[in-house]
Amino acid sequence: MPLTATAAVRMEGLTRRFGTLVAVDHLTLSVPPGSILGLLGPNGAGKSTTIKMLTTLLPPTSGSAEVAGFDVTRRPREVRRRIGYVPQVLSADGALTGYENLLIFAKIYGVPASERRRRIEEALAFMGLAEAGGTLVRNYSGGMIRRLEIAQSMLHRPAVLFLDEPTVGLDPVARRAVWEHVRELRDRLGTTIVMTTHYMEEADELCDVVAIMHLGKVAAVGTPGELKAAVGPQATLDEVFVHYTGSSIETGGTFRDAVRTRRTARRLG
Ligand SMILES: Nc1ncnc2c1ncn2[C@@H]1O[C@H](COP(=O)(O)OP(=O)(O)OP(=O)(O)O)[C@@H](O)[C@H]1O
Repeated sequence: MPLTATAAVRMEGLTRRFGTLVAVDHLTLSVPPGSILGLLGPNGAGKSTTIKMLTTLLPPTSGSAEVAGFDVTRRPREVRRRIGYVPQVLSADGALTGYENLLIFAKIYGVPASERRRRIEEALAFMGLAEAGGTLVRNYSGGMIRRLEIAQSMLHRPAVLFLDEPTVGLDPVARRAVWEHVRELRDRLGTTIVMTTHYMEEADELCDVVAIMHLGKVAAVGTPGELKAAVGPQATLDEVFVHYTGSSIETGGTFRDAVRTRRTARRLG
């Protein structure tokens, strides 16, 4: 159910340590319902750790977070029931068709048997995969797999959807198709979306609000327009990033992308 009066996601001093490393350092952020928040930062900035805490996969060391109105530490089951999550590494089963992949998730999410076919067909159509439902996923492109996974994560109509680097390793055309479908999900169903990215263009084009993360902290937060205007009349989001963090986001990204893409290709055969 879409939330109206309250924030869909609220973080208050949210912190996670691994030994002496502070991976996420006192994050305080609030996401209005029906908006797309982008956590933007290079590898190691703390984006995935933040998502893991918000999706109840990892307990915070201190601070608190609420998702869809429930505290992630005290009411994790209530949170899980109301969220969808698409992890960074592609996880669809290449040996099954798109439809079969969705069927597994429909069962896991407890979609009633009488509704499964309709919900699955609707989700496939929503993500532009109506024609591909009967095809083995190992024959899908990377962009199609990503869209299938998003379809999978929305079968139970989550209030908040978490996407961890949704277009990593995709070519520009496939990336754009994912953006279009994510936007549609928000526009038509009112889903609140929290996503991580280290692509400037993605943050700029898709996100309503961008939080620039650097070494576990939020260095700046605002709409892409506000962030750019604060740095200079002609500033790009790249320049905004350098301005607030003192370094370029591109550093170190490319090799990791290649490894991830290759790992995915191997998994799907
Ligand atoms: N389970 C863990 N144990 C120890 N250190 C960890 C663990 N998970 C993450 N870290 C460290 O926490 C920091 C933040 O990692 P995180 O994965 O959240 O960054 P990120 O911004 O999502 O980058 P990436 O895109 O590489 O996932 C990194 O220094 C990482 O090495």
